[in-house]
Amino acid sequence: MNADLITLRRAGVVFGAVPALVEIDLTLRRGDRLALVGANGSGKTTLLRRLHGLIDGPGERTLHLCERGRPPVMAMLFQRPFLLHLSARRNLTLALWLAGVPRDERRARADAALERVGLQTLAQRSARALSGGQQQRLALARAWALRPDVLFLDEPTASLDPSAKREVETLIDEFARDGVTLVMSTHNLGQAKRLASRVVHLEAGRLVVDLPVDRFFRDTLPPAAAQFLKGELPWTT
Ligand SMILES: Nc1ncnc2c1ncn2[C@@H]1O[C@H](COP(=O)(O)OP(=O)(O)OP(=O)(O)O)[C@@H](O)[C@H]1O
Repeated sequence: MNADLITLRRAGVVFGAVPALVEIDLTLRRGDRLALVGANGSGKTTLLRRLHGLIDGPGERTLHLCERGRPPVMAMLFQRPFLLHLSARRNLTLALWLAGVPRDERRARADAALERVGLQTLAQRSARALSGGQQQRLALARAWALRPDVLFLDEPTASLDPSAKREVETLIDEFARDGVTLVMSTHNLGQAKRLASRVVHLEAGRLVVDLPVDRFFRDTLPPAAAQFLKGELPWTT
């Protein structure tokens, strides 16, 4: 099985006349826990979306085939989950229906996913009536139910209190241990340290650092990345 999942070659994104990503070369490999860091507007979300294929642009994006010649299954988690005014379980069965999962499997997969994130007792509760942390766990359950090879996370804990943040981080860590490849954007370098194996630093749409996590925090980085690290570190808990 190919260890590479997605490759970008000189990939960009342009909004109107404004380049948001410029000539990115990056290969996502199975088992990566890739954190995208950088200042506001540096292109983290845009890179997540370009890797996922939600937006296109100049350059190349290659999806490498997994076993039995299928492309990698991908799921995305946003900072604020988009949930419908339906029960928690129905939000999951609907996502599984959209993904083409046969009717007789949906209920069991939804319930297994709810249990996976500790929400089995709230299966009937309206998703919109759940707390922020529970909603994010439900969104994680929805992603997990799709059995993704790659999970994209866009600042997954940015709007959560510390205890909900810990719960969500624990689940993300467990998913990675189960074999899900992660790509997450984060402003929280502490989170990158806790969850990531590899860190990419973006600056004005360009990839300026791509290092294993221990080297990112140890090596001498290019000046802008070093400055970013210095500025962010007091706020990393
Ligand atoms: N839909 C859009 N239309 C126009 N410009 C956009 C759009 N989305 C992003 N941009 C611009 O692209 C650049 C990169 O934005 P992006 O959201 O990827 O940055 P980011 O690093 O994720 O920022 P933040 O940390 O604030 O979330 C910014 O200049 C932003 O204003």
